[in-house]
Amino acid sequence: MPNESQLLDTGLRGVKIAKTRISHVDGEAGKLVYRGFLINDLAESATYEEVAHLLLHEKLPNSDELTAFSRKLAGFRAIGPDIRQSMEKISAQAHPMDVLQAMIPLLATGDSDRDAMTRETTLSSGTRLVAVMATIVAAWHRIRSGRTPIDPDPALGHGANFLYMLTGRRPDTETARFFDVCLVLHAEHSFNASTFTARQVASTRAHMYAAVSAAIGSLSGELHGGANSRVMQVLLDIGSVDAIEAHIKKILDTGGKIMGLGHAVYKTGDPRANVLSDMSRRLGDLSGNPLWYDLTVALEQKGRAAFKKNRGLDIYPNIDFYSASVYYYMGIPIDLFTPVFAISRVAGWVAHVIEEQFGGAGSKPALYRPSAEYVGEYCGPEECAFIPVSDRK
Ligand SMILES: CC(=O)SCCNC(=O)CCNC(=O)[C@H](O)C(C)(C)COP(=O)(O)OP(=O)(O)OC[C@H]1O[C@@H](n2cnc3c(N)ncnc32)[C@H](O)[C@@H]1OP(=O)(O)O
Ligand SMILES: O=C([O-])CC(=O)C(=O)O
Repeated sequence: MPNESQLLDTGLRGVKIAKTRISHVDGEAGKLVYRGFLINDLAESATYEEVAHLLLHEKLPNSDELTAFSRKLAGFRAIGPDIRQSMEKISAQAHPMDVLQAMIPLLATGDSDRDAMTRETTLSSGTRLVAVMATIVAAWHRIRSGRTPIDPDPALGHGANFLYMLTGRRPDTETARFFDVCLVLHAEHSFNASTFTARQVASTRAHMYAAVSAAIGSLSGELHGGANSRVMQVLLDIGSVDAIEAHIKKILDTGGKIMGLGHAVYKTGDPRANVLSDMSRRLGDLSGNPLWYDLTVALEQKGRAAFKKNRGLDIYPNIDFYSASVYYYMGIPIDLFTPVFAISRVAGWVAHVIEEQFGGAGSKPALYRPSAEYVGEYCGPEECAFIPVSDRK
């Protein structure tokens, strides 16, 4: 047990607070497994639906199970008029992460089982969220652009459906597969900040929707999922390789962060970044405009070299670094990059909420309640005397 004072200001790095059977991040080896399966194998061969089944149902599905699960997702995918009308009332300037987060409690009000809190009803609510969040993001983009939302196509898979509902065009097989691989890579990552948020909310025995909406808020920050859109903004601002050094110098001189580099756990590289780097190169070649890939590579090389010189530390690209140019090549609007992360990660959040509330990994569900060191004031050695407002100076 680490000494309490050693934990202060560590962001709980390296502190194990529960057992999990869902995934393992090996930061030294640069390895990630979802329920025992290597991420590289899943990215190579599995669909998002197979991975979501693996996370939620604890096994890769056989073909009958996959058909049944895909049908269930298709049944949950459409949004109702309540969600649509609510989004129509929101300012077009609203950030899509805020809109996505705001719609989750509305989904809760439409789920009469939300408070039943059995494993079965919790799993059902979670499956619904996995299915419908992509539709909300796509519909919001169309609504804010003054266009009509598009209903999901039951003949398309989860990733292809998102691209179709966003653009109105059914993606070609290669683009659909590229996007599906992105969803597979983002689906789960152990006790990252947003998943910890979801588990923390779930530990109070709040329902699935409360946990997932909190997790969306947590993912939005630029030190977590919000980094992907920041990386793209940096690439656009830089515009050419010549401008990179000045950009990095300015960040490091002012104590800022180079977006998309560094990781709380991976210390030798993030295996997901390698897959996305290859994808970005391929998409750059296919588009005939390799600029965004080339710029990202140059930003990586110069950022790592400058960090090593400044801090004497090695730093590597994380999942948000190359996903930026990948999504940009796919024509996804920049402020949808983090919502796209969320529509995948929801499978991991759901699996963790279920594990938190119903066990299965050998940890006893317990309310998360850490402590803080009080460094505030007293009035001298005693607590302050309460003075009514009318007498206060
Ligand atoms: C899906 C995801 O959430 S992946 C992460 C997405 N976030 C980003 O890309 C934002 C940029 N990166 C970062 O801010 C950090 O790398 C984090 C927050 C992800 C991890 O930070 P830490 O756990 O502190 O990493 P680590 O212990 O290796 O950091 C060592 C030092 O390098 C600094 N550092 C780490 N990454 C960066 C970076 N990209 N730019 C500048 N400084 C950095 C840390 O602040 C820390 O400084 P300190 O010793 O003065 O406190
Ligand atoms: O694990 C983390 O800290 C962040 C991360 O890479 C993820 O959530 O995918």
